[in-house]
Amino acid sequence: MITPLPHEKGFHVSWDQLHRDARALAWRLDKRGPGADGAWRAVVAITRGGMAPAMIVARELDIRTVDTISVKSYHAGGGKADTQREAEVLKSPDDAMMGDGEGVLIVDDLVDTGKTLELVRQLYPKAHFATIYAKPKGEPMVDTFITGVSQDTWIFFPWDMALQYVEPYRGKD
Ligand SMILES: O=P(O)(O)OC[C@H]1O[C@H](OP(=O)(O)OP(=O)(O)O)[C@H](O)[C@@H]1O
Ligand SMILES: O=c1[nH]c(=O)c2nc[nH]c2[nH]1
Ligand SMILES: [Mg+2]
Repeated sequence: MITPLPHEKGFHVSWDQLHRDARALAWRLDKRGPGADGAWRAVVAITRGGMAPAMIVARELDIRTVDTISVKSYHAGGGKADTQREAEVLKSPDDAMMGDGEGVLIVDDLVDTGKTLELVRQLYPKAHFATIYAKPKGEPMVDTFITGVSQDTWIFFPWDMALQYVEPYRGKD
């Protein structure tokens, strides 16, 4: 996992915003599958961040075959920011269902460096890769996304946040 600390900007996404953006992603993908009717065979979520977006996409497009792939990414040189990022599959989706990925929508919350999608693409080269958000480095790895953000932006997702009290701007002396 990359840490939010070196990032210049923060982009805070509410549940409501995430729901709207995931719906927009689904509508963009509707009838874009490879078959004559444009339907998709299955949705695969890249856990864990892709699970909520994938559920919303599957619901909008009425897709009942849903599976997951778990990818863990880490810094090969022991967590230092300047080392190479590597990714590893911890859990695969059903092999017979996946094939080479044709007709399968693989969904994640975002693409950042592109390492996660690069690995999954090698495994399922004919799948369609969709994310809600995309940073420039990762854009070549994704087929469809909704919102682009700059590389120095950290996206804060609703499952990582909580409402909390803040002091008024003009505090008591
Ligand atoms: O394009 P990349 O640089 O590979 O980064 C993008 C990935 O990083 C985050 O997942 P993370 O590995 O932190 O795990 P999580 O989904 O379980 O939070 C995010 O959900 C993407 O899957
Ligand atoms: O919550 C997150 N926000 C991000 O911007 C990001 N990039 C990689 N992994 C990420 N996780
Ligand atoms: Mg993830």
